[in-house]
Amino acid sequence: MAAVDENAEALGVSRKQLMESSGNAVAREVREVADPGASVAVVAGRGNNGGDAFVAARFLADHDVSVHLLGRRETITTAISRENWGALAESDIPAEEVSDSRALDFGEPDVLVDALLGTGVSGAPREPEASAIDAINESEATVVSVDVPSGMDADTGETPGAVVDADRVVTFHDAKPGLDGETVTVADIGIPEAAELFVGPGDRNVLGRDPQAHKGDFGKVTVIGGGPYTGAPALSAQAALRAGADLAYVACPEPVADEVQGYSEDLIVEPFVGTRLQPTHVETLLDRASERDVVVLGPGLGDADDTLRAVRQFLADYEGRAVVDADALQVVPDVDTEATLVCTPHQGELVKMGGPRESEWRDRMAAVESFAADLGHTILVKGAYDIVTDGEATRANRTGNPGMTVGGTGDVLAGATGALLSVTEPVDAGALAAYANGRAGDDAVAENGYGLLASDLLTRLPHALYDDD
Ligand SMILES: NC(=O)C1=CN([C@@H]2O[C@H](COP(=O)(O)OP(=O)(O)OC[C@H]3O[C@@H](n4cnc5c(N)ncnc54)[C@H](O)[C@@H]3O)[C@@H](O)[C@H]2O)[C@@H](O)CC1
Ligand SMILES: [K+]
Repeated sequence: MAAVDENAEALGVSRKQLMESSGNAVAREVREVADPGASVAVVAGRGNNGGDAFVAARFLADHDVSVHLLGRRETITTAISRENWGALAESDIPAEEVSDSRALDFGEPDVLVDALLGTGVSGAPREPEASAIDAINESEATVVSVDVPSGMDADTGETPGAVVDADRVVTFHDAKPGLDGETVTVADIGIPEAAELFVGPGDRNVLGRDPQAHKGDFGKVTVIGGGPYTGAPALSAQAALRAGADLAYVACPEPVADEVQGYSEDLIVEPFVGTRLQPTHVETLLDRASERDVVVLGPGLGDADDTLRAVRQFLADYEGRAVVDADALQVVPDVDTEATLVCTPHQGELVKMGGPRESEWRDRMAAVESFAADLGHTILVKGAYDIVTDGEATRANRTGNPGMTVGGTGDVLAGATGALLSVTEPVDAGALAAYANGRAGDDAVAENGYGLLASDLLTRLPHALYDDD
């Protein structure tokens, strides 16, 4: 929800607007259960759940409303909620701060609005909230809970401690689990569909960095590539580093090893004999891969018969995480593997894999989703709108521009996906890599115009993935 929220903000719908809509929805619900003039007591906590209720109070001028904040105004946790508390002070609505739940006296109202705890709760309610919940439950009033009955975990529906016994719940945007017996209203609060459908800056929240981290915690990525092409594996491995991986290795044929190393001293090159990947290399590569977090298989490998045979053997015995790109993709549909794969085809490669041809992007989303479900792997289809799906969760990405049709941008994407796959789940890795790759391309074009090189994306990846703006 926090990610969707941030994406909405980036699309021009601010957090404050969402709170206004939420509060308005709560007020509408109260008007349904209580006629004008009825008494309404709002019991609010210090988070945004309480903030929603401060807004609701402003929309209930026809009712006899009082607001009871459990805590002092200085302890309200968010700026927006504090501003809405401030707005109450400018109205003639009686609003009191109560630090001790024993001092909480809301009388015998017709309606109680429960806004103590929402999706921000963790664990069983502590004091003074727990006693306040008991007090609400002892009241004869009709209880309207904001978002979830206070004390209920919004993700699981579990109630590890005291929980409000609600008559009605006004929940926002999406239904929540664990609600039955109450009358539930799912209120549309104006979050644009695009905030959920398209990858946005909020999705980056899964990429935390622990200050205590050690070298290697953010991924060791091996790119198996090169042969006919040398730039591709070097771009992928450098992209893995720029996307946050700690170590990037390139396993490539001996004759191209110097060239690959020549692109960057940051890469650890592990050559194998011969001019291209062959079945005899597979055992050693599997050994090394078992010490790494993710393998990126494909960039620059070519499609010689014995190379594709080697790819097939590798995947059949590999049990870790891998990004499969370029010529290696055609092997995936007929290989039986325990590995967790993120496949990164463009439209033509997808068709070669037996995937759908739909051209309209929404139709393609649905078709690729069911293809991924059949395949049993995550797919990231590159295009004007990238589609990322594991057969259940499906996202689209619309960063990027026509300048990115230049060679090598797919290698950068595969490497970035590899880095992110070592720290997040497959769909998130694909979605974020597509977003960052496209944004890096947009930044490059904004600075220099068209004529960008794939290598221009590399230094722009960190900003696209990790900067706040
Ligand atoms: N997109 C969104 O995320 C939206 C959220 N909205 C509202 O914002 C709410 C979430 O707000 P917040 O994240 O501020 O969180 P909450 O308002 O749910 O509660 C956070 C407060 O409770 C405290 N707390 C946490 N666990 C506790 C426990 N076990 N015992 C006692 N206190 C505890 C925290 O320290 C914090 O002060 C939602 O439920 C909803 O009502 C709405 O404004 C609409 C949009
Ligand atoms: K609540």
